[in-house]
Amino acid sequence: KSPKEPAPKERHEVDHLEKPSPLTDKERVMIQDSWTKVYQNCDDVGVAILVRLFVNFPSSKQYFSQFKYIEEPEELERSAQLRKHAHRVMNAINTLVESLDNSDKVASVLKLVGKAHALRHKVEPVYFKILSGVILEVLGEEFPEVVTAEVAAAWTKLLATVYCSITAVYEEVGWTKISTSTG
Ligand code: HEM
Repeated sequence: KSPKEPAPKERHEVDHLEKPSPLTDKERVMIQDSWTKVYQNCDDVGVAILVRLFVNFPSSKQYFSQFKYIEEPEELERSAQLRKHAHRVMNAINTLVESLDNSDKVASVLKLVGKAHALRHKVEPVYFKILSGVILEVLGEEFPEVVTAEVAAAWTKLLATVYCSITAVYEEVGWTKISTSTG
């Protein structure tokens, strides 16, 4: 190993567009162990993630009728529609994490989520990528002891896999504007 190897840069971006390799057993265990801690605080963490998404990427609010014009973080935090979506996102992640060794289950959850967001909510898929970055950022900040560099790398891989599956579902249902920027 080269002694001059640069320190890994801190990355909060899920920018691999290619499907990553499957999770190793070790990565699965790291994700499941760290998630136990996160999920104990699922309401607070979920709301923190979504508030961060909507504050840092305001265009992502456009899909939410009840708070698309709200800017104050405190007010966003109180929004029932935001809190409900936070809960749903955390529950879906919980199901994925619990089902990491059941690829059929993972595929069926992501298919439902992808279809609903493409067809019903008409959400640009790039927001799933943005949300993945925000999830990594908030988990790293809120659980620094749990989310070590190795654990963060495992989560990055899982979230990249999720994003790839979601975009695949979008293509399947005929979404054509797969864009990689918020425009
Ligand atoms: C891991 C990522 C996500 C998961 C697991 C997730 C999950 C869900 C679920 C379970 C629902 C309710 C069922 C339904 O209406 O289909 C929902 C609704 C919705 N989602 Fe997501 N979602 C995710 C990401 C996003 C993103 C990135 C956006 C947009 C920026 C978004 C926008 C919406 C909207 C607008 C609704 C309807 C809200 C309402 O009717 O109050 N979702 N989501």
